[in-house]
Parts: sequence; C-alpha cells; structure tokens
Amino acid sequence: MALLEACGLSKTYGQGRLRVEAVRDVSLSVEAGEAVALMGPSGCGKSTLLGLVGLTLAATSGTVAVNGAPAPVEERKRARLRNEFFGYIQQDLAIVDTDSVAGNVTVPLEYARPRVGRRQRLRRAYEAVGGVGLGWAFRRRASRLSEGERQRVAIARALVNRPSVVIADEPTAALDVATAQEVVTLLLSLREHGASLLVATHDPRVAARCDRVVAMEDGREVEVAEGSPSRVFVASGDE
Ligand SMILES: Nc1ncnc2c1ncn2[C@@H]1O[C@H](COP(=O)(O)OP(=O)(O)OP(=O)(O)O)[C@@H](O)[C@H]1O
Repeated sequence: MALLEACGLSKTYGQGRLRVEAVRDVSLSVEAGEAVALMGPSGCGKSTLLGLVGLTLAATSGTVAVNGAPAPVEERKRARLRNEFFGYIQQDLAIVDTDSVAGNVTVPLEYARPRVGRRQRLRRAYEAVGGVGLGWAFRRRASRLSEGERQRVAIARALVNRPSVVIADEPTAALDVATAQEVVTLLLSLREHGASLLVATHDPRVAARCDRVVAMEDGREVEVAEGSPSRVFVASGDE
C-alpha cells in the first residue's frame, strides 16, 4: 500500500473562455521514504497537482488516499490531515518577514492536535531550526536572512510537525547552484526519518537526486525513461 495515492486527478479553473484544464487525469503514488520529482515546463500543472495531492486544493475529479484511506471531504478533517500528515514548502516560501525565525517555524505546531504547549513548541522549533543549521538565527528576524537561509527556515517549518510527506514547490528556484545542492541534501535527508518527498522542480540536478521522476506536459503525465530527468528537461523545451 502506498503512503499517498492519487487516482485520475483533474482540476479545471474558471469557466467559459477562461476555463483552464490545469491537471488532466493524473495518477501518482508516493511510497514511504521515497523522493519523487515532478518535472515539466512552466504552466504544465505542477503546482496545481501538488495542491491536489497535498489536499490544499479540491479536485474537479479523482481521488486521493492517505495511508490507504480516502482523504476526507469535510474541511475540518482535511485541515487536520494536512497538519498531521504533510509539511509544505511553498514556491514563494510564505515566510513572515517581520517575525523571527522561531515565530515562523512554530506556526504548524500552533495548529497541532493534541495541543502542544508553548515551551514544547519552542523546543521543537529550535530542534528543527538546528537541524537545518540555523540555530544561531533562531531569534533573528526573517527579513535579515539570505535567500538560502530563508529557504532553510521554510524547510524547518515544513519538518517541525514531523510530517510523513513533505510537498515542496520549486524549493531551489531562487538559489545559486551550491546553495541549491545543500538545500536538496537537507530535503533528501528527511528520508532517513522515514518521511517522503514530493518536489516540483525545473532543475534536472534536483530531479537526478530523487528516486523517481514524474514528468508532466500540458496538465498530463508523460512517459519518462527510467532515471533520466535530464531527458525530460530537454524534451520539455526548457533547455
Ligand atoms: N487559481 C487559478 N486560476 C486560474 N488559472 C490558474 C490558477 N492557478 C493556476 N492556473 C493555470 O493553470 C495552469 C497550471 O498552472 P500551475 O501553476 O499548476 O503550473 P506549474 O507547472 O506549477 O507552473 P510554474 O512552473 O510556472 O509554477 C496554468 O495555465 C495557470 O495559468
């Protein structure tokens, strides 16, 4: 049984002339401890698919099962599952610049059930921040950090609630090559704790370090030769 299993997912935005079929009949599974890269040209539906699989978007059709059970439809139950099962790294990072690193990283724990007390929240946040090598910046304002450091804050926040699956949207897009490699190493190290990674990326170097590549084009999954992310990248016309 896959940890996460999506079947026949489709998502249509808008209506009439504004109608966009962003994802069309895509199936995808993620096993425990697996890192899966989602590749394809800009606008092919990667972020939308991450939203559907990560239960932050409602599908037009198709199903998502978590640990073999269908994802709940009711919003409160979905929110709870999102908080317990997933960690998210959004494309724009969604870091509150005016808050400290500690303040940003404790956010998922504020919604955790059963409740996690303040002292425990800070302890776990400090552990997560230390785990990404930013212990020294725990009390620092997020706005004072470099782009690579902010990316690490986003990773710490995604990990703080010990998720089973981390969903990352272009986590290396704004980084130089060396920092991007460090960030990927950090993300892949989650597997040592049994967590899985589903990462949308344009970067073949990121995809090459994952266990498996799922390629998309125009909302659909396309065939990819086993273990050849660079071919996908070239075929997608981005290089
Ligand atoms: N909220 C929305 N309303 C209408 N159309 C949308 C919305 N979000 C995305 N789209 C459209 O859906 C299609 C897929 O977008 P999506 O962001 O999922 O692609 P992507 O592969 O992640 O792109 P990128 O790599 O540039 O982030 C695009 O045509 C986009 O313009």
